[in-house]
Amino acid sequence: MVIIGASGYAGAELAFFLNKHPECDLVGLYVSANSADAGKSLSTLYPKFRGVLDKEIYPLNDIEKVAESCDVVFLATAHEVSHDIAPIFLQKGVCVFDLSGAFRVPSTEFYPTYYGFSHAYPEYLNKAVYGLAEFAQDALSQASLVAVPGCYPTASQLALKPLIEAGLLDLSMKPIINATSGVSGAGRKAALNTSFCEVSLQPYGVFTHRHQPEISYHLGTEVIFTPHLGQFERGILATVTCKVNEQASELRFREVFNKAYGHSKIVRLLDSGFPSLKSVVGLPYCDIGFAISDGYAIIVSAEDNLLKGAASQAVQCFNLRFGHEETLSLL
Ligand SMILES: NC(=O)C1=CN([C@@H]2O[C@H](COP(=O)(O)OP(=O)(O)OC[C@H]3O[C@@H](n4cnc5c(N)ncnc54)[C@H](OP(=O)(O)O)[C@@H]3O)[C@@H](O)[C@H]2O)C=CC1
Ligand SMILES: CC(=O)N[C@@H](CCC(=O)OP(=O)(O)O)C(=O)O
Repeated sequence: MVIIGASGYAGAELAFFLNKHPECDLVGLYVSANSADAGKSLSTLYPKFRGVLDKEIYPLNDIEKVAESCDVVFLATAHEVSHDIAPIFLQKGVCVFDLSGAFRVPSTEFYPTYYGFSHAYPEYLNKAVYGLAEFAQDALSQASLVAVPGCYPTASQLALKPLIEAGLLDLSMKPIINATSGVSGAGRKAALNTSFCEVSLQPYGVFTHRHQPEISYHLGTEVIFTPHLGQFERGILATVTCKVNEQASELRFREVFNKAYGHSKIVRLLDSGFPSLKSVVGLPYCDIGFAISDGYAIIVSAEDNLLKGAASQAVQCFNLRFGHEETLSLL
């Protein structure tokens, strides 16, 4: 098994889980061919891994050779990079877990508009399994390419999907999702607009963020999604406002959420009140709380963007794909 993009924020978290996974043999950590980090150990970049993950990071010079050296690859790379290299691994029979958005929405038209590139692999787009783990267990068991959902889409869909499927929402009003992410959501590369002194709680991508159509497509209903960037390192808190129909009640909501997540060790429904980031940061959970009043519901979900929003969800998908206990190495 190898990780491409192992020096990045999501890749390093993945490396931590896969390195201690009893069913994994993590043989290679890779970065781009000309990366300044090639040749360093992961623990040099992330001192918290000292003595735990001292493995060297290699430059990805010969992708074909790397593809021949493994049976599973995790791509923790930018969308364009995953788009270009996933097919090379797939053609060699390697099972691909892609953390990027390159294979999440099976429509080639979506990519030029929301990702700024034309998609060259419609056959893989159609084959990819969307790895929202709690809802994809059967499909994952046969998957050769898993498109792990984005961080905002995971928090948003876990809050809404059971309620929509149970018919408890009045979708004549689009669900409205306001979500705030920590700065690690933007990745490790230095950029002025994500540097500490520049970030100040603010919405961005209003009406245009690529996660709006990703969420709408996979929920099967339109939503309004507004992301915000907050001045903290990790975590996403999504507050979802929606109109409910006559069958909705606190009891019905609880029944529906318990049916969806009662068996899950990862998605935790709160008995009362609302989740906060401090209960999920550094952990693979998504916590959910809700309230209903006067025909409307507010559902709040919280997760670590780098874990349930990326790396730990990818490992959950890997476990389900290969028949391991879903939370192996995560809890
Ligand atoms: N951060 C988050 O909260 C989330 C991220 N994601 C997705 O996960 C992916 C990774 O995100 P994140 O960890 O934040 O990104 P980072 O920018 O932190 O890391 C990107 C990694 O990819 C490497 N890389 C860049 N170009 C190449 C290349 N051509 N070949 C091989 N490796 C390359 C980088 O190293 P180097 O440049 O030195 O080569 C680095 O290791 C992205 O697609 C992102 O959208 C998904 C959900 C949440
Ligand atoms: C804070 C921040 O910048 N967040 C990222 C989303 C990170 C994520 O979910 O990744 P995907 O791009 O893989 O979907 C953004 O809004 O672009």
